[in-house]
Amino acid sequence: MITFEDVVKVYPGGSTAVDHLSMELPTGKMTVLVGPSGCGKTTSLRMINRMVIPTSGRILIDGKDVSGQDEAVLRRGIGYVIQHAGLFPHRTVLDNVATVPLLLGKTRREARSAAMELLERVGLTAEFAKRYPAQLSGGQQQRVGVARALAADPPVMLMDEPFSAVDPVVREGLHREFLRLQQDLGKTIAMVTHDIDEAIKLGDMVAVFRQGGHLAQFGTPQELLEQPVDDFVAEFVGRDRGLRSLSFDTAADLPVQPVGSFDGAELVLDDAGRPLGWRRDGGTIEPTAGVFTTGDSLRMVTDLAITSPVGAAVRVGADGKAEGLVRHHDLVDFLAARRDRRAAERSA
Ligand SMILES: Nc1ncnc2c1ncn2[C@@H]1O[C@H](COP(=O)(O)OP(=O)(O)OP(=O)(O)O)[C@@H](O)[C@H]1O
Repeated sequence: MITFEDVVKVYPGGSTAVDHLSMELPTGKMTVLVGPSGCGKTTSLRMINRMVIPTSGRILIDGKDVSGQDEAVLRRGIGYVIQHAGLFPHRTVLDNVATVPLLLGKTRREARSAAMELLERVGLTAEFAKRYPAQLSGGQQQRVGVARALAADPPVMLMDEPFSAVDPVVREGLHREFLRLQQDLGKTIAMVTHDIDEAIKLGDMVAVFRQGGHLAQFGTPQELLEQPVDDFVAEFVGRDRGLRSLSFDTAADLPVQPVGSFDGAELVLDDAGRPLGWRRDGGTIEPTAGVFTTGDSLRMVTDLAITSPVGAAVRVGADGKAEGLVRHHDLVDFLAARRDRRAAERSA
């Protein structure tokens, strides 16, 4: 766990970059620091590995104050990834990644084989190993940056806008790969971004900062979307937060109506009971029976119900057989009841 205890940073010249910050970043989870430009995210991140020294307050990693630790030892346990990867331009990709294992006392051969393994882990094939950073795309360079940060197998990783220098499509791919990697590795990660969508997607916890280095809210993505503490956070997380919050709940508890006719249309099934589509008045089958399983998100079910020609989504089992229908007005009732239940739980 990384703990900020009433941390203040005032830079020479008088501007307060971080103002009485207290928060706990859980072990093995990813915490994303997000907020508008200049609100103290990078300063907070850099105080963890002592690249910036707090004016007052303490930062502890697993209960140990970082200020009392040898800088070199501290940083060996903390991987650091920055925008544009920050690779050594005159070293090959392989040597960029092998540098850290070499510093840690491995032989050249061991270091290179460890580096090769890491490159594979981040999705780069052997052909990239001999290239120089300039011969890679931005997304590939970022992957090398992540591999290099992982090379010392540090329990903690700091990432400063690691995905912002690449285009949205590449970023999407990097997000997916990174989430998969983190699922395996379970590092304690602090990541900075100015992109709230990225924060909501990647963060187990999200810290929203506001101007002046104040922490506006610290919570799970779902908490931010459903219970923003004030107008600033509500505005920052965006207007469609209600709909987006539905991504975090599955359809497991969503009641279904029996399969049958609905709104003058009939759900047509094949011989095995799998939905083929909707048919009106004995006409042709419209092959748009939007189907979901109990593991899918409420957001997906809502979207299916809205886009269905009859306003209903079809739940199927693992075998593809139709189990029941959810009409969009059932969904509205369900969501209203869920909201009331949660409000009651909060006030209890
Ligand atoms: N070395 C420095 N000396 C003086 N002031 C600084 C220094 N570094 C940052 N600041 C100021 O501290 C405040 C917080 O900066 P910081 O880089 O932590 O913000 P940020 O939220 O990461 O911003 P961005 O999203 O633009 O990177 C800003 O007002 C910035 O101008």
